[in-house]
Amino acid sequence: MSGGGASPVPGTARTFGERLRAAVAERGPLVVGVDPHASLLAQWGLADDADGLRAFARTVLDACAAHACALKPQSAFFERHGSRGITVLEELLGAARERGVLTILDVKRGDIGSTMGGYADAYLRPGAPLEADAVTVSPYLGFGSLAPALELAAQHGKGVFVLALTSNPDGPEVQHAARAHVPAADAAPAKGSPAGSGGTDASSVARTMADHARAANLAEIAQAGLDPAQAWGSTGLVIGATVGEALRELGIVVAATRAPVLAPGYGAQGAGPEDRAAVFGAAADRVLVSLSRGVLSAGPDPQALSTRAEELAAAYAL
Ligand SMILES: O=c1ccn([C@@H]2O[C@H](COP(=O)(O)O)[C@@H](O)[C@H]2O)c(=O)[nH]1
Repeated sequence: MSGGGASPVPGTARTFGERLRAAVAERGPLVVGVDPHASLLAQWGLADDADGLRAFARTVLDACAAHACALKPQSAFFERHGSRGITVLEELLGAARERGVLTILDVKRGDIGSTMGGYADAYLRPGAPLEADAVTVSPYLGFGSLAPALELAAQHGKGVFVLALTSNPDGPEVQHAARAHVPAADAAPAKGSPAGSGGTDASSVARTMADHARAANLAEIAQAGLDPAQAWGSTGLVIGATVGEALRELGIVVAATRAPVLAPGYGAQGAGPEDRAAVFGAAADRVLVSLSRGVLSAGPDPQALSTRAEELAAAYAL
């Protein structure tokens, strides 16, 4: 399996980025979304309640763990069941952790820094009831507001995935918006501006997030003494596989960020295996292929679900 060079030894990597790189090298790029939609529970013959959630989550973990680098529970579908749903989410996160399966909790949190500290504590502190290996975060209050999450993640070998270019068609009205931008001295140049110019240029919100992720990852990689040509950072980006030419149009050089890319949009949202290289180019080896309904629609038979995950992992391998 192509992983962009020498792979870290599973179990010895310390940072989240390196733990994730090891998992991808071992089991491929598939991230299975645990999204217990009411319609899927019905399709699986399960009740739309906490017992139904529990059976659903356990079946997905058992059937898909061997074919996925991580599971991505979608918090919304657990939260809609209130405290009983959250209990099931806790159980799933704990069971995955016991089995050594990485979890990316898709909860898209973002708030002022002091409150962000609370969210970080809830999801990234070892021993927290909802401890995950990584969370999705929304930078709509500014990248700096995410600092408590990035700091706690760094302390404990956890990760964050920052929304940059989401897979939904409404995203561009915010994410493509231009802002006056003074690039960091080492940032990749915006499209049409000279490398290393360091001057003010127009940049999109999405590119600003990519620049921040790049700075965080290069600092982490240097501090950890990792090979900057191979290592993955722990500050990931969420970039939908449905974004078409947007990366090129916005001058976002994903390969330079060293960020793992959580890429939803495959399957039910229309993107396919061909979009891995077409959209992400030189960064395709760092793309995590996130599929929820595309996998889950094969259930509830565990063997059928496992086979679907295995087939998709093969179809999306580079
Ligand atoms: O830009 C984004 C960010 C997150 N998502 C989430 O991914 C899954 C997609 O589910 P599918 O069934 O594979 O379409 C879902 O949990 C979304 O909330 C996204 O789709 N796009």
